[in-house]
Amino acid sequence: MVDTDELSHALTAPGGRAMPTLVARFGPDFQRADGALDRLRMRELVFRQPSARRELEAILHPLILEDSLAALAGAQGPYAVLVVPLLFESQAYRDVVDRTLLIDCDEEVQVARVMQRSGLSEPQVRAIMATQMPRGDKRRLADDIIDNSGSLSELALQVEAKHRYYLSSLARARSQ
Ligand SMILES: CC(C)(COP(=O)(O)OP(=O)(O)OC[C@H]1O[C@@H](n2cnc3c(N)ncnc32)[C@H](O)[C@@H]1O)[C@@H](O)C(=O)NCCC(=O)NCCS
Ligand SMILES: Nc1ncnc2c1ncn2[C@@H]1O[C@H](COP(=O)(O)OP(=O)(O)OP(=O)(O)O)[C@@H](O)[C@H]1O
Repeated sequence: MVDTDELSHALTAPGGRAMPTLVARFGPDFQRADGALDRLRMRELVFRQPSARRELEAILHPLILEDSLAALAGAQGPYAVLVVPLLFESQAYRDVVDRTLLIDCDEEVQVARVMQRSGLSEPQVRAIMATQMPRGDKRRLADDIIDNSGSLSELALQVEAKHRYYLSSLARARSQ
């Protein structure tokens, strides 16, 4: 399992590979005393100012892609899962993955969960979601969908079913 969000955090941690470029572009106020990115300050800037978001992405996304490819090259197991929050918005992963799986839920549930996780207000969460591809478009683009509107145990059942489906698809492809 390779999670691009984790890679993004590592790039912006103390001593992270993206920090010199981010400080050069956005200034030392965006770096905390320990050397990490000031995520709160950056979040407030980029979800208010689209040009700043695009500049942040232009610095981080190529590094995230590079680190993803390196991690995938070392991945073990019958198949690898690459977790990409902006998979459908970005063209970069098109040739990297064989199939796409959307973890989906209705927007009201999504807003409530993100508010609970982050402590952000509803308008803040909706402003972030407005920068992302609409749910219906992602549903159309995805090869597979897991419905995560229900409980965590309902989610686990669907994950197991998809895992079995991927394993049997791989076994079928190998025997042909
Ligand atoms: C702006 C940053 C510093 C805010 O960090 P913070 O820890 O406060 O929030 P977090 O990362 O949990 O994101 C908050 C919410 O915004 C969403 N989000 C994050 N980056 C983006 C983006 N570029 N476009 C749209 N939505 C985004 C996340 O899915 C999440 O729901 C951080 O999100 C970031 O570095 N973003 C740019 C890198 C990126 O594109 N990451 C997402 C894919 S790996
Ligand atoms: N089925 C569920 N029941 C209850 N809470 C859930 C369920 N699925 C996810 N959550 C919670 O919702 C929040 C968002 O989930 P998660 O961080 O996995 O989503 P994500 O798609 O990675 O979000 P983002 O792209 O915003 O980082 C987390 O706090 C998680 O614990």
